[in-house]
Amino acid sequence: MKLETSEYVAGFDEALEMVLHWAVPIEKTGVERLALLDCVDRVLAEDVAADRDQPPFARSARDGFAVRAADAVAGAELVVAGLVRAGEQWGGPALVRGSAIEIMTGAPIPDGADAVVMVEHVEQAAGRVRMVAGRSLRSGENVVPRGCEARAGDVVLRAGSVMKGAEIALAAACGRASLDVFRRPRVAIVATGDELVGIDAVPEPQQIRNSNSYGLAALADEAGGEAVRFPVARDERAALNATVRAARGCELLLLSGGVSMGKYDLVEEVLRSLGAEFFFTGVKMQPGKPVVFGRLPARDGLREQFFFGLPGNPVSTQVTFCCFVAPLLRAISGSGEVSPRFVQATLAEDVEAKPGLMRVLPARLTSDRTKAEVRLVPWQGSGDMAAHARSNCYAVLPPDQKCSRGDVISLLLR
Ligand SMILES: Nc1nc2c(c(=O)[nH]1)N[C@H]1C(S)=C(S)[C@@H](COP(=O)(O)OP(=O)(O)OC[C@H]3O[C@@H](n4cnc5c(N)ncnc54)[C@H](O)[C@@H]3O)O[C@H]1N2
Ligand code: MOO
Repeated sequence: MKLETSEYVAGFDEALEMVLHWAVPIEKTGVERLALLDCVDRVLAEDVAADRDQPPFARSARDGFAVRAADAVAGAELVVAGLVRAGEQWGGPALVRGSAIEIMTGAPIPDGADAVVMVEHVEQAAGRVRMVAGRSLRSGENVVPRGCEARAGDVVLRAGSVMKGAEIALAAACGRASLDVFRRPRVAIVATGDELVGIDAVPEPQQIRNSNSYGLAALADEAGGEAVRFPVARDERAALNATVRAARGCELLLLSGGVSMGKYDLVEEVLRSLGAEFFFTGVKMQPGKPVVFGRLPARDGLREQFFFGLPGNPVSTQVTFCCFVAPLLRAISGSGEVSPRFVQATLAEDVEAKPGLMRVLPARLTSDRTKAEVRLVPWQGSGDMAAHARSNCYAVLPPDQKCSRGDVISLLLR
């Protein structure tokens, strides 16, 4: 018999708030040191400081001539005293009034110069240069001052940063060939259902391939976790109980299926029997209404463990992952940026109101430089993986509101 105690169906925003509440103070899963390029998409576990001023010297931002700005007035001719390339230090005397030093982008500014005039903005003849008519030069123009980006010792990357191209380049510029990153939290993935078979099996007509375990594994890896796929748990108390116990060593537990009203939907009951505390047992949303979020207690030497019971319908599984699991997982992985990313776009069609439920529907965002437009992907409901794969975001449509073509709506990027 299904237990009916302490059911709680949260509003969508409320559910997200509850997840974000728990997504802050989570114990980190340890640190490992990796070679720089093995850190891509990993979460930094240390602060990285500049090892010297950036830039380390006043640098020319243009190919041209280093001058004293006060000398570079219309009509004045300057004598070219020499040339300095990137990687060289000007070895001659400091620049004196009435002279210029040819300079390449990235080269140190010679002493005495305070600006660089671009090569396109001068006329050159017989070792002299002159500003072209109509051009003028300010002191400091085309000069990047020493240390203006960072001073030696300044923290330029904080622990919690996710290492993408920008962060990798900056760490490389600081001379960091290896970094401390957080270990990826292990995410136990347990699909439930008597109808499920492996993806390499030939299913009987009434059987279904277990695609959720693979979809969830991909999403868990993307959100900073390390997926651990468990064998499918049959819709039977003892089997489900044994699999959940086996998965207790992981930092997060994801179950799919078995959370709605069916006679064999046993997930909540089995979790309760293991002492689970539930934060919500449903969310007023479509798809994904039966989603469950809670925590198993620390017991028998095992740490406490957050879990989600995700609805088995494959699109519901992925939508609820994106809304609720991904933020918590990003937090457990140590990331400083955990909230889902909502953006705004213009709706390209009318959409009827739906009472009581926030809809998070597969949609397609198209954009050019000046506008971003979104339309729903026609679908056959929350089992329609083909439609889901034609989407690139979710349209988030508030309950009870008709939305019209031209309205600005929220999207969740996936
Ligand atoms: N009387 C009611 N029935 C249902 C309700 C309800 O409120 N009252 N809610 C519906 C909603 S909404 C959803 S979503 C589903 C969720 O059901 P479960 O989480 O219990 O999932 P199952 O019944 O086990 O499966 C649903 C569907 O998904 C397929 N599935 C399940 N697991 C996988 C997997 N690993 N890979 C691929 N496909 C999977 C399964 O075969 C079913 O077709 O309940 C509604 N019913
Ligand atoms: O809401 Mo269920 O999540 O549609 O099929």
